[in-house]
Amino acid sequence: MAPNESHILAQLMAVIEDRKANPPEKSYTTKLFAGGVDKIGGKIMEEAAETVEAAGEPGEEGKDHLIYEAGDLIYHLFVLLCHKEITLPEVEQELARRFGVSGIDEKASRKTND
Ligand SMILES: N=c1c2ncn([C@@H]3O[C@H](COP(=O)(O)OP(=O)(O)OP(=O)(O)O)[C@@H](O)[C@H]3O)c2ncn1[C@@H]1O[C@H](COP(=O)(O)O)[C@@H](O)[C@H]1O
Repeated sequence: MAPNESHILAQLMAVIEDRKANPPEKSYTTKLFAGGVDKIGGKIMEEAAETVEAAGEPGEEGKDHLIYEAGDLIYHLFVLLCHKEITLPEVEQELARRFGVSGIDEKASRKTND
């Protein structure tokens, strides 16, 4: 199936879930699953550092590099979520719950409740 840019996150997660259910031998995702939280988490840390590093690079080239690294980071985060049997709708639900709530107000409410 051809990718649809407006649904690519859901399509990517569907491929990752399929790799987990039907693991092909020749698959990077399969290798990540086999390494568990240690392997996948290690890659997330690596890709997060590369993303932040790219954000410090100037110009169009820096922007392109940041987009590239963000793609790597999102892919590896999705593999970790799938490994822990968390679905994209569950994360979307959490984001929807927070939608419209200022992070500053949310932090202040946590301090009041302490
Ligand atoms: N979106 C991605 C994706 N983004 C990044 N990567 C891989 O993530 C790795 C990034 O890590 P590095 O840059 O450190 O490269 P590396 O040195 O090869 O990695 P390591 O061996 O050190 O783990 C590379 O191997 C990339 O190819 C991805 N691999 C797969 N996908 C998606 O997952 C689908 C299934 O992939 P397979 O499971 O491999 O068939 C693909 O069709 C894509 O849609």
